[in-house]
Amino acid sequence: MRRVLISWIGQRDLDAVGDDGDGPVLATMRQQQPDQTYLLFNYAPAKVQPYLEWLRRKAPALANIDARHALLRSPVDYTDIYQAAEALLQEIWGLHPRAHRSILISPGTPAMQAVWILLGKTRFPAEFLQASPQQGVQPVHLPFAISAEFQPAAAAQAGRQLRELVAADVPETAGFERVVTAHPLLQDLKRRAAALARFDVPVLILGESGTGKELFARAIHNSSARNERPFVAVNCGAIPPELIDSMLFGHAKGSFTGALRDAAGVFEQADDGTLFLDELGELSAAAQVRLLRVLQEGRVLPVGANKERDVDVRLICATHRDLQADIAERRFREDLYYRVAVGVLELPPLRERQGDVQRLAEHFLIEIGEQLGFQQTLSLTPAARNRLLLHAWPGNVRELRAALLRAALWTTDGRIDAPDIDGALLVRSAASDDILNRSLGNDFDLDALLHDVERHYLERAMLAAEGSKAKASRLLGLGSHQVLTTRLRRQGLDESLRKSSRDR
Ligand SMILES: Nc1ncnc2c1ncn2[C@@H]1O[C@H](COP(=O)(O)OP(=O)(O)OP(=O)(O)O)[C@@H](O)[C@H]1O
Repeated sequence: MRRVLISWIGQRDLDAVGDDGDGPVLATMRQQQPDQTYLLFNYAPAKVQPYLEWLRRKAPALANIDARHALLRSPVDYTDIYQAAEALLQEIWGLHPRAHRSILISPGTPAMQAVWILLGKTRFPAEFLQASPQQGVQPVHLPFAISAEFQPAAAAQAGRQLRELVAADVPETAGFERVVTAHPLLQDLKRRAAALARFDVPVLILGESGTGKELFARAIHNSSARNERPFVAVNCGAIPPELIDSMLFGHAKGSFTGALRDAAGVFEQADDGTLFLDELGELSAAAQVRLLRVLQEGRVLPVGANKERDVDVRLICATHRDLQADIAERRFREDLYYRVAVGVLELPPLRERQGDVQRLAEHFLIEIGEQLGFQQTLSLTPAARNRLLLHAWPGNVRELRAALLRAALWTTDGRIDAPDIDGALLVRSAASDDILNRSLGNDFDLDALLHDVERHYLERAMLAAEGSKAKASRLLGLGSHQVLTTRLRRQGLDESLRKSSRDR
């Protein structure tokens, strides 16, 4: 088997010229006898040239050396180091797909070592070596896996594009063309939202987390007459109750400890533009009253100020809560509801949008492939596609995109297979083990829990089987589709599933 050795050139290597010692790279070459050695360096080429000549003289039998200058902003710049190392490994893996590949991690800065470990434990599996005058050359055992869960976080340290990709939620310029869907209901919602965008009315967007509420809100703003003015998004659920007033309406200098200067609230920041209040249902009763007043009067009174200010904002609100139920239980004000819910868009969860997992996956694979700089187009094996179709996507489109990103980081040849998807979904399945860890006592209801579990799997199977009971029974391991029918009826699902497949 061909042996390939990979390393940075470090100061101890350069210092070895004219010394008695070999330096880490030469010592490792002597011990490993590689057929080909790839070296990266960030010193000036003139400084490295004498070293390379010395190296070739010292080990003529191993002189198959490919040394590359990596232009780094600094030897501790993770982005540049990651890009240089990743490009080299990608090329080596293409050139020597079956070689025994070792990475010598000793030379270079800690940042360089970290990047070798990150890449060598994930996309480019390799043996790690270290070399020191005291211990000689030794393999390094790193007895842990960088699991899918940690990978995007670790990789985000390096590579601006990758960082943006992991973090990117809704692009500022998003229009309706960014809303990707194959489902007639969502296509219709896009048309209705585009029509609403032309009128200056408040819009309420309902839907589970990750279904695209903010994407719709941005698209409405960007296609409205206010598109040259600010779009300000606020997550009401994330603001501590004691700060909500000052966040929404602003405050005057000295109005509370820490109010060092006058500050505009989001209503003023969004003046003439659009204010997106996400998680509206989380607002406290007191905050709801004050919000209602502002909407009625078109004026805000900053905390501690004595003069109101006029504001002209278009309000788009969103929530994953059932506001009608909250109104019935007096958790949400009915008068506020009618103020904000002039245009209402209800985004269905991904599991109910037949065809969308496939359509969105194709879209995200192109986007991720381009942004991560994959040479070849990312693709899914049939088994991987099946895994995606069988998953329930409780985190909706956001979860799908994140899972594909994790799976893409895993592949070496651009083909995403079922185990890559399983790895990328690990985080979620660990979280859903929660069902086994409910606290017993007071509210615990075993029958209700089992009922929910059964319902969850019946719905998933029927969706995955596209309404075919025979196929769904096989997926569920039920003996016959009559057994399935009985269970569907007991759950009150038979009619609703039949109806939704007729609607499609
Ligand atoms: N139909 C779609 N086409 C393309 N991208 C989508 C679609 N729906 C959602 N996304 C993407 O999925 C991610 C989550 O969407 P978004 O933030 O709009 O969801 P949300 O409903 O506002 O979530 P939350 O309630 O958690 O704030 C974003 O990156 C968004 O761009």
